[in-house]
Amino acid sequence: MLSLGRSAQAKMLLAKTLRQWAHLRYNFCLARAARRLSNKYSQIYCYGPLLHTVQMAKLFPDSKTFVDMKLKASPEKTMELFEAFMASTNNTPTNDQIRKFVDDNFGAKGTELEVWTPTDWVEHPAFLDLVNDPDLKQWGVDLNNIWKELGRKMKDDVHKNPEYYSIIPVPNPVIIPGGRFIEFYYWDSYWIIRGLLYSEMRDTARGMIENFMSIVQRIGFIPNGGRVYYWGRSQPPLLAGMVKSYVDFTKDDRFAINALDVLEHEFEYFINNHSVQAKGYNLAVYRDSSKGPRPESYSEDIETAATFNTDEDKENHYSELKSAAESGMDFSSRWYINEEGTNVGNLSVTKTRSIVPVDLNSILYWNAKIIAEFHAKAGNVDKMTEYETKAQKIKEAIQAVLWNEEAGCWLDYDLINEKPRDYFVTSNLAPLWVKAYNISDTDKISASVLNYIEKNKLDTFPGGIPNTLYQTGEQWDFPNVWAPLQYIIIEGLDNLGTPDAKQLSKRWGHRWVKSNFAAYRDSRAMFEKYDAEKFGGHGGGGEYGVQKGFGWTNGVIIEWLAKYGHEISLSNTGAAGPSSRFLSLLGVTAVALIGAFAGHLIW
Ligand SMILES: OC[C@H]1O[C@H](O[C@H]2O[C@H](CO)[C@@H](O)[C@H](O)[C@H]2O)[C@H](O)[C@@H](O)[C@@H]1O
Repeated sequence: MLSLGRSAQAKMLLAKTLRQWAHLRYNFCLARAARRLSNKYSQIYCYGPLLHTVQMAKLFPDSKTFVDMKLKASPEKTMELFEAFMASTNNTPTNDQIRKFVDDNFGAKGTELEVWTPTDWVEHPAFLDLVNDPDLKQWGVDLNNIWKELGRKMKDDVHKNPEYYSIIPVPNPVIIPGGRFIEFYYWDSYWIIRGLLYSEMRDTARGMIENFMSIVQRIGFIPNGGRVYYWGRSQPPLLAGMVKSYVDFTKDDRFAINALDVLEHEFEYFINNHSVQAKGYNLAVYRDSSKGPRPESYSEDIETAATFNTDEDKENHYSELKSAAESGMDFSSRWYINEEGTNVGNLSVTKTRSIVPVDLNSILYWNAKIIAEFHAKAGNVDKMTEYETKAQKIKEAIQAVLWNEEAGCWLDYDLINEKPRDYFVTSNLAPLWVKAYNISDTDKISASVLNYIEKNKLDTFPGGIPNTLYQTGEQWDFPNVWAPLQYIIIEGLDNLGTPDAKQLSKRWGHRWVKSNFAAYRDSRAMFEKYDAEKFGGHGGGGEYGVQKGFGWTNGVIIEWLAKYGHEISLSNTGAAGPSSRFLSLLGVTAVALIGAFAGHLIW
């Protein structure tokens, strides 16, 4: 190690003191901001009699509509008017009276945002030159154009009168997922930001990251999405991954170093608020910290809670549902634990808080690694070592608790029955993506994981890898396929680096691009989720209809057009044929090919 001169040491000490002081100041401001946030808006948009009365009247086909509407008067005045309204109707207003109350006191939803054409949008980003097939190239042009449809900017009034809106004010414009999701979402933004970077829209990408950093500074953590009613839950913590993506693209090390306080704060927030003990190791679970049903799906939650008799049991059920929403996989048999300790059942056996998830712990490992890497860039050797140590501890816990030798893969862990959950879910492969395993075990892990894939027949689905193999009607179950999880698995296999894993990764990557293209060619739309059983088919199920737009889907495709565009041809089947390992599945593949022909394309 280099020996430092006195002035360098003094500089480092000063930098450290400034960082510690900034941390203290943060904590103070954050607590104040969080208190303000929960007091001011909560009685209208988060819980309480007004929310209950309006949402239980089911005035709108989508429960999210009401909580996205603007107030016409201040929250205090609105509450006064509501109390007078309830008194005048003997506390039993009819639906027509409630509708009138809403019409009189709330404006249309989504009026806080205006469509925004990103100022850094370019007509011909370089990734298009990497795409050979003319139809795929034109699709790339179309996708690049869609950024302009998904750009949103907050109107000035939001900054002047934030308490009139449920939107969380942020300084910079954003790219939204689309459809009913008219505000930013936390984990969606990771894939959106990567797509923007490939589209050369660095300012927009940086602006979105800075928004998230400002939210951590104001609220203490990043909520699920850009609305105050998401205040009790986050989503998979990918801010560090976003900053790393930006820095890898731009080589702007200063940006990485300046982000360190916020990244450390977010990491510590997750560790402090989500920790559990499993087999004597510290790991994290998804865990919401608010009371009551989800405001944006209020009557839905009240209905599924009807099977519980006590207020305490109902409250616990709401927490399990909101914790599932924090995972991003709302809802799924992944979170079911029934009396027998299996995943069979329905939403009422959702036990998210008692399941140690492979993905969250892998992402936290990655956060610690990224923070260590950025400290190394800053020359903060002690801090770098501190975060390397934290990362190693998480990795050891993942290996001890979540790796399952018999299954040959990582599995979520059931804290109630103290046993691994041997059910396929895409997130079981998340450690591959962030390399949360001992690199010296690569060959062994590769053989085990490829065997696990074969055992679960994951290569037999023409439309992509389903999120689970159990069909419940919930949107994060079979047969739905989601772009972010395809990305995690396919990039994970690529990272693993063995020839078989790389070959499968490429073939699945090509297939995803072609299947998304088939859906686009047939419907001119990009979807939130797709159908594993149908090449080019979109997904469904859950509590709302399939959405179009769609931020993370477009981000993944743009990145993979850049990655595979030189070698994918829509008229050529040979680009990434199956490995010998998968030839045993030839019979099933033949069925898939017939399906593909029916969809006019061969994957
Ligand atoms: O309103 C129902 C739920 O909607 C959101 O979840 C889904 O969309 C998000 C945006 O694309 C996505 O991040 C999430 O993974 C999807 O399941 C929302 O995030 C949930 O909290 C909400 O209950």
